[in-house]
Amino acid sequence: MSETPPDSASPAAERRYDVVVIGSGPAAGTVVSGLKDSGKRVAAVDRRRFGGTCALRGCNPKKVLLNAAKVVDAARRSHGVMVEGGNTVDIDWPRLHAFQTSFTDPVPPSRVDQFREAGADCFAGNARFTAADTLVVEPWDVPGGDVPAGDVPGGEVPAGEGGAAPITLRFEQVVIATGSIPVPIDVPGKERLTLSDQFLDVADVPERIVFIGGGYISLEFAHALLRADREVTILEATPHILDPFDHVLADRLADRTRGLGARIECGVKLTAIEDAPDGSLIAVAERENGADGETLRISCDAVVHGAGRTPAVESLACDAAGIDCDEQGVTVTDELVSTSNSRVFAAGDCAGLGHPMLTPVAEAHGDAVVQAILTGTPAAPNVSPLPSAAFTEPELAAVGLTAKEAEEQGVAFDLLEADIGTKGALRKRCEPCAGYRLLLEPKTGKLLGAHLLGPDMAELINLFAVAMKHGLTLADLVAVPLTYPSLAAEILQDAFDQAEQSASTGASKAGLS
Ligand SMILES: Cc1cc2nc3c(=O)[nH]c(=O)nc-3n(C[C@H](O)[C@H](O)[C@H](O)COP(=O)(O)OP(=O)(O)OC[C@H]3O[C@@H](n4cnc5c(N)ncnc54)[C@H](O)[C@@H]3O)c2cc1C
Ligand SMILES: NC(=O)c1ccc[n+]([C@@H]2O[C@H](COP(=O)([O-])OP(=O)(O)OC[C@H]3O[C@@H](n4cnc5c(N)ncnc54)[C@H](O)[C@@H]3O)[C@@H](O)[C@H]2O)c1
Repeated sequence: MSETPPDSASPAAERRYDVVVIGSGPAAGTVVSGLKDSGKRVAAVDRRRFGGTCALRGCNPKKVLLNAAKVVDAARRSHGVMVEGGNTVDIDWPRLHAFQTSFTDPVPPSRVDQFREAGADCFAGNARFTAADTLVVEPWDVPGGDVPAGDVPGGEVPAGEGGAAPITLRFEQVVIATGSIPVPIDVPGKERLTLSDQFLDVADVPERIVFIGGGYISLEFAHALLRADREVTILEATPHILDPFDHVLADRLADRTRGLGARIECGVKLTAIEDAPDGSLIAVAERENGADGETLRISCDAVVHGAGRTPAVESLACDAAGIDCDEQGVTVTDELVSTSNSRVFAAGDCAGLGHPMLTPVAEAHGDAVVQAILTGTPAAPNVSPLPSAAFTEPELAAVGLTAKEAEEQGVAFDLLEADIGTKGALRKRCEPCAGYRLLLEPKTGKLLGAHLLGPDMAELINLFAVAMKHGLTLADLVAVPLTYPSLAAEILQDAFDQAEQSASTGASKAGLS
């Protein structure tokens, strides 16, 4: 319904819809596409260029940078072993940035087209609730906020469709799919922080970069920058980088990252960002619980935020619609319905279920909301098993329980693990940093968790996710004649041989830990 006339009984700038979707990222996109041909009058609102974080400021542009790192790393690793000149291969950042924008630039107009083809009206501006069934779309221009000033009104949505003047939308149902924003870091000099959005936006990157946090964003960006020969420091508050992942493999990745030239400090917290006399910056951090509270002062050209994200609900004025929110996001039932306003759903990063903030989760939430709207019967989203990966080079990938989680939950498991960097498939790639850790259910041999470190493991983990989904055992997997030589065949056969051997001898497994 792209041409919804204003309701004649309403003020001129008020429109009525069956469903208003706030956002245009993966969660919103799934909802809008899912409601195509439903006969519902649908509107979508975004305060930034249409497309959302994943396509414009997250997964996809970031992966272009990491693909360059992959190429450079393979060449450098192979230098003098398989090829000559591999050590001279380098990243040309401005060229890489131009390639990256060739993916992002087409997104906003194509997302608007896609929404309109699905029958949705598109509005540019910030959505703010004014009553239980009403919101106003207003220009969004917040200097110093998460959104660069001037991002909206945007060029893609024609004038009169929001952006220029406030417009009121009345709805039967609303889907809040507003994503997340960087968590505030409240230290002196915080205004000097560079956000990941801004970092992906610059045509060239400075020489010395400090990352706050040792999670996904910092490690992935660091792995691209290290292949561009930049000086990288990572300051992580907890004892391990990439804390939700298997700690043994994450620590190996930390060592490999240090081997590439990075300085990684764990157990330290940023306390200030200062100006240096020469115009550069100084990141100041305290070592927590350390020897008499050591202070680190690191000179750099940029301090990049990689300290986590928080649901983007502040500017919605949820109170006005009686929608409960807290630091987890919109308070919802397991079926994504607001606990305090039944015409409201939340989906994606802003839904307060404590699910990981990942694109496949946002899409699964979107699917569940579509089913609820179409059938009138809300159902929980399907987010398990949920594979995830840090797209570093080598990649760290996981699905299911870590050994630590299994121990905490009292789940019994057999652990199969190995360093595979010296074995066939990885040695052929000159990649010594590789390993796996598999958790199996005792007696049945079903997979409880899989943790992989090495090149292309973000692809391979999907095989383990499918196996977990269908309750397959290691024996089921090796019963398939897999391609050879391949990572999958080698890891599965290695693990199977270990399992057989320990079953026959009762011996403990040789491992990484
Ligand atoms: C640097 C980076 C890299 C990432 N890499 C990966 C990856 O490799 N794999 C992965 O699975 N996930 C990755 N993610 C996470 C992934 O991008 C998010 O989980 C996903 O985009 C969430 O989708 P969403 O639809 O919930 O929200 P978003 O994609 O964030 O979309 C929300 C939209 O709502 C809009 N909005 C917010 N408030 C309002 C308002 N009041 N009014 C109107 N509009 C509003 C925003 O402008 C935004 O466009 C990455 C994230 C970042 C930051
Ligand atoms: N490959 C992917 O799937 C991918 C990539 C990027 C982002 N993401 C998503 O985006 C989210 C945000 O990414 P992120 O890397 O910002 O967060 P993160 O949650 O992955 O990591 C944040 C880290 O910062 C640390 N930290 C917090 N405050 C700190 C401080 N003051 N000083 C030092 N360390 C501090 C935390 O201990 C944590 O380890 C991720 O949680 C993930 O959901 C996913």
